[in-house]
Amino acid sequence: MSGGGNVYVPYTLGGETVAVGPVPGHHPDRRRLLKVETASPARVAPFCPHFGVCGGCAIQHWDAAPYRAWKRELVVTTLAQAGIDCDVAPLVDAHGAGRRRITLHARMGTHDVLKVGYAAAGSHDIVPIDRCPILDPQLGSAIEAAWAIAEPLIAMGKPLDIQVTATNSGLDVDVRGSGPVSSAMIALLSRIAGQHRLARLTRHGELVLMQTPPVVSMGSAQVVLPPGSFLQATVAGEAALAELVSDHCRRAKHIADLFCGVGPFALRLAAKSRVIALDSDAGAVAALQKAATSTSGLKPVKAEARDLFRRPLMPQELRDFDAVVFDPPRQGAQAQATQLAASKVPTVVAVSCNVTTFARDAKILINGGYRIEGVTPVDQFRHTPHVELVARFRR
Ligand SMILES: C[S@@+](CC[C@H](N)C(=O)[O-])C[C@H]1O[C@@H](n2cnc3c(N)ncnc32)[C@H](O)[C@@H]1O
Repeated sequence: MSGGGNVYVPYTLGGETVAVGPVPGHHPDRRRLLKVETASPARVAPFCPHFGVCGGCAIQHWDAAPYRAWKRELVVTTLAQAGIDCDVAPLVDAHGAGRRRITLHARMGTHDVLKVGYAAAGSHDIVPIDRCPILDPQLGSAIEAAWAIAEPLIAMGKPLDIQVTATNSGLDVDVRGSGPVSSAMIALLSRIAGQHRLARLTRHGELVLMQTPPVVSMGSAQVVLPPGSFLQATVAGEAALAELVSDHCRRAKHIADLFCGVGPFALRLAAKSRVIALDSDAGAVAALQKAATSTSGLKPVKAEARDLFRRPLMPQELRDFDAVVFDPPRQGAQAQATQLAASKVPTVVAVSCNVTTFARDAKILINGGYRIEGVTPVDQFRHTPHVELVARFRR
């Protein structure tokens, strides 16, 4: 760059010599790759024909070993910058069979040509998708089903988001964005759902057709998914996070699972311990409670809706627990960490999908007298910079 300074160029690797061009409409420090003049020995051929155009994957051009080392280092560096001194375990690969949930976007393109796919890299354009090699094979027919659903609905003139989840009983599809539709349209969507053998089709969470309840297994329990509630991205990711959580809580008899979602931790922890599970998503906690109640052999589970940003569990409410697990959304759990820091809970287990907010919340716990006993990074979003982690704190 003339005048010196850094420029940021996606799809390049350390040590490469590349030709770059400007990115229209972006700051001059953003450049796009035109040509790799001298490739890194760690460069590999991407396996997806949409790579580089589709915004879904940022990294398919890097050998597995340096990619894994870099991903673990993201955690090490962020914690060190926050002044947190702790062991970071090797990265756990949790891609497994691939992603079990996708959200495809449908838009009418120029000349009234329907596009169904992912957002393009660095823009709001849609890259039409006919395949996605990072998906769990159980999502195999998801893209075809999304195109079939978008075809009639796009005539309503609104962009659509089509979320498809692979469940034990088939595909669960929730469509958002079409606005009110006629009963003839509902009948047509029901026919499409039947033809594509969907377990369930909903619009904004409202039922269009259910052929069989969409069920996922969590420990020995079977959870009927509420439309749109959170679910870990891969089966292997959920299993890896839950195994670490269970291991960290193995001596606890009474556990609070905060930001519990539909219960991947609570329903496994309940094999040995009494569990209170809290989340702001009322549909998720109802599904968790129902799954717990209809599973034999579990210790008592009590699931309730509660906004933990506004009403975190207070130190006197935390008194009864031997362990507290918290797994907040990306913004972290500052209010809850502050109350935990003032509590006497002996074991706190943090699960996080954002190292920066985790570091902030971890500092609150450490300043409140907890020791951090190690962090395990978990990679369920392979081909992206996203990384999850599980950490244990003791006092
Ligand atoms: C990263 S997910 C984790 C869910 C669950 N532990 C799992 O592994 O599937 C974060 C959860 O936080 C919940 N959540 C978001 N904001 C919240 C709030 N203010 N209070 C309580 N729960 C909240 C979401 O509904 C979601 O279930």
